[in-house]
Amino acid sequence: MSSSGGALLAASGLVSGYYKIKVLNGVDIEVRRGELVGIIGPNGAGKTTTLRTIAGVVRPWSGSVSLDGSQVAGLPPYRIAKMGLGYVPDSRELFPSLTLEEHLKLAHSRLSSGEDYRSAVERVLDLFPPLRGRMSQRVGTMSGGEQQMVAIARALISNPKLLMLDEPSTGVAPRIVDNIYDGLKALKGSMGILLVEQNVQLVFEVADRVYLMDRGSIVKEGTPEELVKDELVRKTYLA
Ligand SMILES: Nc1ncnc2c1ncn2[C@@H]1O[C@H](COP(=O)(O)OP(=O)(O)OP(=O)(O)O)[C@@H](O)[C@H]1O
Repeated sequence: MSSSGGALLAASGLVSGYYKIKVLNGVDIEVRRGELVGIIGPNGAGKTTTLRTIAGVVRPWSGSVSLDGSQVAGLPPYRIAKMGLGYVPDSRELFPSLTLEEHLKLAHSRLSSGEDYRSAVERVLDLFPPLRGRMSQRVGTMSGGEQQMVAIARALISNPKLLMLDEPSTGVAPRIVDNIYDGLKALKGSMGILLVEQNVQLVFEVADRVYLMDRGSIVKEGTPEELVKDELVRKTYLA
């Protein structure tokens, strides 16, 4: 099912945590079609937990998550991925002994909704040129930045409606961070993107809208231009 005017992603009143410890205290997040939205906030604010809860890796205790008009809260991660969510977790979850090609083939065969494999591969390699010619390389022998590109390429091979990325610049050499962000800029507009990132400058450069999270809640929301002027954001991040 697809909704016409509504948001691509609408998470509302999300509460979740680990065991009995509550981490998210009712998080509301929206991503519109074609919009790139960032989430920033201090360590432990709940940014990763927010993405995990939307992806179904952490089960929501309450609240709702709508993806392209369908309720997905409470569904297992595989089902949510099938419905159009591409998720690149902070741990990347790659298989070191498998090649780039094997990663892409596996994800395409499980999740693709019909696009021919060869054209899907061309589409992702166009975004990340450094991966060209690396199809038969085992991913465990690649650098951290190349592995990050593989993780993103794998999430994109099924042409998701929404791409969620958790700190794609962490542990990545600056030159490769540029490659990754060039890829995201090229993708912008063609799908919804929800980006958690420690590097606030990077987020402000690329995002249409940014949420600031603290202690399990969204405490501010605005365009980068608005947030750059915000006293709290300036003090915390842009000093
Ligand atoms: N697997 C887990 N089991 C128990 N507690 C966890 C787990 N993962 C995270 N937490 C706790 O949940 C809280 C929020 O963590 P989360 O990783 O979502 O924050 P974050 O904003 O992404 O921070 P960071 O930037 O440090 O990754 C923290 O107090 C953390 O200790």
